[in-house]
Amino acid sequence: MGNSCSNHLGIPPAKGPNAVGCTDFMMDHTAQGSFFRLYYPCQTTEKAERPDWVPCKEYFNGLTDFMNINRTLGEKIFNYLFGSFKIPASLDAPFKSNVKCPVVIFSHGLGAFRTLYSAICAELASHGFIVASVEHRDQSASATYYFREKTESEKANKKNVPKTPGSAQEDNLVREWMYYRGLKHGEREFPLRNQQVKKRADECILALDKLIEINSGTPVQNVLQTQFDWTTLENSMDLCRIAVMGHSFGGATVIEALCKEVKFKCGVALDAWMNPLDDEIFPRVKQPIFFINSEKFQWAGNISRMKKLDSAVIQRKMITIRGTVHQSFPDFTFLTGNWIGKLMKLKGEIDPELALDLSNKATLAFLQRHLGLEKNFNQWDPLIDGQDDHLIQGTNVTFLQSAI
Ligand SMILES: CCN(CC)CCN(C[C@]12C[C@](c3ccc(C(F)(F)F)cc3)(C1)C2)C(=O)Cn1c(SCc2ccc(F)cc2)nc(=O)c2c1C=CC2
Repeated sequence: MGNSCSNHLGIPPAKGPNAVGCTDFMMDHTAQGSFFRLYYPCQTTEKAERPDWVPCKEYFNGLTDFMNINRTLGEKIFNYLFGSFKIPASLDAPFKSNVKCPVVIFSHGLGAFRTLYSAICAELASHGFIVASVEHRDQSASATYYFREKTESEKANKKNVPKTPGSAQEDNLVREWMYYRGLKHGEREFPLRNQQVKKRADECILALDKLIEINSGTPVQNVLQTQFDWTTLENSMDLCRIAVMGHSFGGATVIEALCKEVKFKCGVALDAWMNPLDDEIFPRVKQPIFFINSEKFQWAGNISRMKKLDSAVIQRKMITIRGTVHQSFPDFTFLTGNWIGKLMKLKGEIDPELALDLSNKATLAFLQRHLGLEKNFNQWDPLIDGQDDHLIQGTNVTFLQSAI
């Protein structure tokens, strides 16, 4: 019997009618520029390769730092456990849609980075969305990179090794890595996280502005050498149908981004972590919000912050998926066997694919309702109100009378 446990693991393929393409975009060499992974409906091409789930080892280094585990040990474990996984999408496949696509900007959680939510982003793309999964440079990502010019000595001591194809533009550039910044000893959390959530929202807005520019047909620079033809995205996006979505810290980023940018017509916050937000912005958010929570992560203080966004006139919905944990939303939940996954809190009691399927369908129904899509996602409307055996309407968190 072959090593069966290794081949059933992997990020589940998207379920929608479109094949999914995936490519990377970095607007300029600086840490202030926009950096995101794009998922989009593509032409079916069997020859296309699948992108690596974790693009380079520095991301695993960052993850070990974030998890406070020894780097050499951690890097080996992560490489061994997760080094070979591919994303269920075709790298740089030609864009294909004969209709304008609605747009979603996705914001990752603390210690994550742009590639770790591919099951969610690819699923949306398979249903006709263009999804930009932002990589934040606020030092909340486990790792991210940008570029700097080579110094004279670096240029000099570079033996004239043959150039690798397509790296021409990066030739006199060196990757500069930015790793996760933990709290310093005695540092108060709120000021840092509040500053970060504001930068994260600005990065979501900048990513949207770049997509709008690309959609207009203006030639846009991509400093990454990819085989994707960005001009094919001219006039591909429905700029009246734009949403913002995110997990945990990325859920807080959803609220901040909605407050700052009215182009975002609604938001979907997956297991939002509300700490980084100023309460005073809540009355200023005017768009519909959908809170999709795990059963284990939430607590009274966090839920009561979400409830401050309740409104009689703006649709605010909340559901909780039974048997889920915080990590039921990122891709890791699919990438280990059951007992390791439960041990490392990457899996809850519920089957991970069922959990994410419920989350994705409820998301699609909410997006159809508030972006005015003419699809059949309204078939999943009951999920928005928690009408399913595996869902709870609202929250499972109990409120002690005094805590209210
Ligand atoms: C001890 C470290 N300590 C750091 C402050 C707490 C670490 N932690 C719990 C973790 C992330 C965990 C994780 C990842 C990945 C494996 C792996 F083995 F599968 F790789 C295992 C175990 C470790 C579960 C969280 O921070 C939870 N969390 C997250 S987790 C987002 C994430 C991060 C890395 C990923 F690879 C995938 C997803 N995003 C947030 O926005 C917020 C929180 C908490 C509040 C706000």
